[in-house]
Amino acid sequence: MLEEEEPETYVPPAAQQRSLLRRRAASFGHALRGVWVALRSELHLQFHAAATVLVLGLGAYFQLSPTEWALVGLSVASVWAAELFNTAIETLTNLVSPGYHPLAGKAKDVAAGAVLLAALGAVVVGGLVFGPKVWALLPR
Ligand SMILES: Nc1ncnc2c1ncn2[C@@H]1O[C@H](COP(=O)(O)OP(=O)(O)OP(=O)(O)O)[C@@H](O)[C@H]1O
Repeated sequence: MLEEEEPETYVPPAAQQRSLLRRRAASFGHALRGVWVALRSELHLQFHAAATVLVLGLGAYFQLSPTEWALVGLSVASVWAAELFNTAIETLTNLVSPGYHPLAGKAKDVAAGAVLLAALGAVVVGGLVFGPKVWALLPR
């Protein structure tokens, strides 16, 4: 015999919207906590944080154009994103494979490779954007 379906409780659209917003706010909080936890435990990220402050300060000093800011911002964000993914993959790998395993090593090496490529891209962008400006300041 078919079970009778329970009638759905009516939730006013405004209340639905509120709970949706609350869930989004909670997800945002979890994401920020992820960045903070990684920042506290990972020396690489602390280095990136210092480098980010330096780059933003240099950008303000040299009054970068909007396009230059966009390039620098994307580069900085891509290094942070790669480093956070790397940390997540390292953490998961340590969880599922605390002992030695070639696949665990491969996962970590590939994740580290992503960070390396993002960092190389950022160095190229940094050199192209800031290089000529710093060069022009050097005494001749
Ligand atoms: N469980 C494992 N099995 C096999 N090889 C591993 C394993 N763990 C680490 N390795 C190898 O050692 C390298 C360094 O791993 P490790 O976990 O120390 O990361 P790391 O790059 O030093 O990062 P961090 O400095 O953030 O800890 C890996 O890239 C991988 O080649």
